[in-house]
Amino acid sequence: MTDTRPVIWWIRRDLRLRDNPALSAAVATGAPVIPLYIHDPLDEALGAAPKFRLGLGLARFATTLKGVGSRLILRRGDALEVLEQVLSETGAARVIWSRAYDPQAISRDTQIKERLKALDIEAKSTGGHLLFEPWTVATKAGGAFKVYTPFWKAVRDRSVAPLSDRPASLRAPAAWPQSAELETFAMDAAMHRGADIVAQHCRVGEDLALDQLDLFLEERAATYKTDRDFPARAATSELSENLAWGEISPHRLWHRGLAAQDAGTPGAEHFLKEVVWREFAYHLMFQSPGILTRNWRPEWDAFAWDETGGQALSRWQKGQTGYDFVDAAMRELYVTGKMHNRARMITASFLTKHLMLHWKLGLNWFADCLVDWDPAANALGWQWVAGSGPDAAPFFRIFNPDGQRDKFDPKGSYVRQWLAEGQAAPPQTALDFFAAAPQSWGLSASANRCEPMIGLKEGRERALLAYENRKSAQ
Ligand SMILES: Cc1cc2nc3c(=O)[nH]c(=O)nc-3n(C[C@H](O)[C@H](O)[C@H](O)COP(=O)(O)OP(=O)(O)OC[C@H]3O[C@@H](n4cnc5c(N)ncnc54)[C@H](O)[C@@H]3O)c2cc1C
Repeated sequence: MTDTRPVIWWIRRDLRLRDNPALSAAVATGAPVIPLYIHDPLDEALGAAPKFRLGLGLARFATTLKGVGSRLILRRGDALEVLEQVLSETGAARVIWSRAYDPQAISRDTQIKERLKALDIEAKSTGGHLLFEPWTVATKAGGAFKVYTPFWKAVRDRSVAPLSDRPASLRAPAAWPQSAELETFAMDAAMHRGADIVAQHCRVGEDLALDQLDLFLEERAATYKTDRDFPARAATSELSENLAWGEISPHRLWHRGLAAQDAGTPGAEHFLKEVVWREFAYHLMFQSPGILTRNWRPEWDAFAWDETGGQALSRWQKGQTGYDFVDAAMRELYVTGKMHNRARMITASFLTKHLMLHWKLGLNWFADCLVDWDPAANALGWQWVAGSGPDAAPFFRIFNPDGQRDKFDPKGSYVRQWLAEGQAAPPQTALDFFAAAPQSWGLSASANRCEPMIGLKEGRERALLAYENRKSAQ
């Protein structure tokens, strides 16, 4: 006989109905399903833009759930306490969720699983956020991968869970538990003047994510490999924000990418490889959680990075370094909550090498500003550029931001899109930066362009000297 006691589907980073193993497992019980989001201390601690974007995603997902006869129940508080309350209010017998892989979430979830089991409640966690569970990929010697290419070779031919369609409807419980109002979580509170501007650049929800994947495969995949490094070209999938909040599954990108590859689309394999960089980032974070907070290569602890930041950090954050490519990128970040991958590399290199500021300062700023913030990809990206990470770019390869501008933005389109100063009729995107920036920054579009904060040769030589000193100290 079917159990009529409801099942709680604890929603975290899986705001989707398709390809969702946690939801499928909940539906498979045959019991009424209670979709529950808990605004717990881990989500309270998110940076301004990720928290804001999560709020947009939750609002959209509440509407999506109505479309299948269900509801999104919202609660705030310690996750275990809330789960216990909702279990007792509803008489639910099971809790199912999709796994997270960062150390704080793992510790929370492990504790919750133990406690629920002790209460005789079935607690089940599923995959769904990743193509391959991090512990299932190992070197021939049984260890963790530290280099991307062997990781790619180890996974590229593995089978990936098939796609599943959205359920036609979700069985509702006889009585719904109470829900908080999303507005009471004030998830936009730290955005100040930027909220409405950033929102215009967000692509929120499963339906739009699926449309975007179609668009990418139809119009961009063929030239992805050659065009993906040019920030003014619409060449990449722009799906990172949807992947971050689980509005689309990596499985869908994988299967559709494989189909495109089989159909002879030139850029498809390269796209699959990028999707696997995300997997590699999670593999590393799971195997070495310290990658989030400290140098992955301990020899970098001896490097003379400035951890205080001060004026130099502030100028970098505000897009006031005096270098066009760096400033355009920092303003793109502030206005859209996103930044092109090439620009992420250049801004990170400028911070960690020319300015010799610690990568953690940059990582934290990105964690505050990115709507696609992902703990694993952000940490790997920063440590890769800084030279302190696994499979990292050598430190002595220092990007020249002007050279990069000439190579990857030869017509200056990207720079014009984001830098208003000096333009007779700046585009709205460039002006929006001044509308979004806090008034306390004291910036004006009609001001003169600032002078470079450090000479490129001087910054490069200082960084290389510090690098030599670090090596000789060992
Ligand atoms: C310093 C730095 C910080 C970064 N921080 C983040 C972050 O917080 N969140 C984030 O999603 N990505 C981050 N990246 C990786 C990358 O810049 C973005 O994933 C990419 O720009 C997203 O654009 P897209 O969706 O159009 O990517 P596409 O080129 O279309 O790639 C498809 C997907 O593959 C994955 N991917 C692509 N490149 C990478 C990469 N280098 N590392 C890991 N996954 C990748 C992403 O999920 C992406 O959506 C960072 C990179 C650097 C250098």
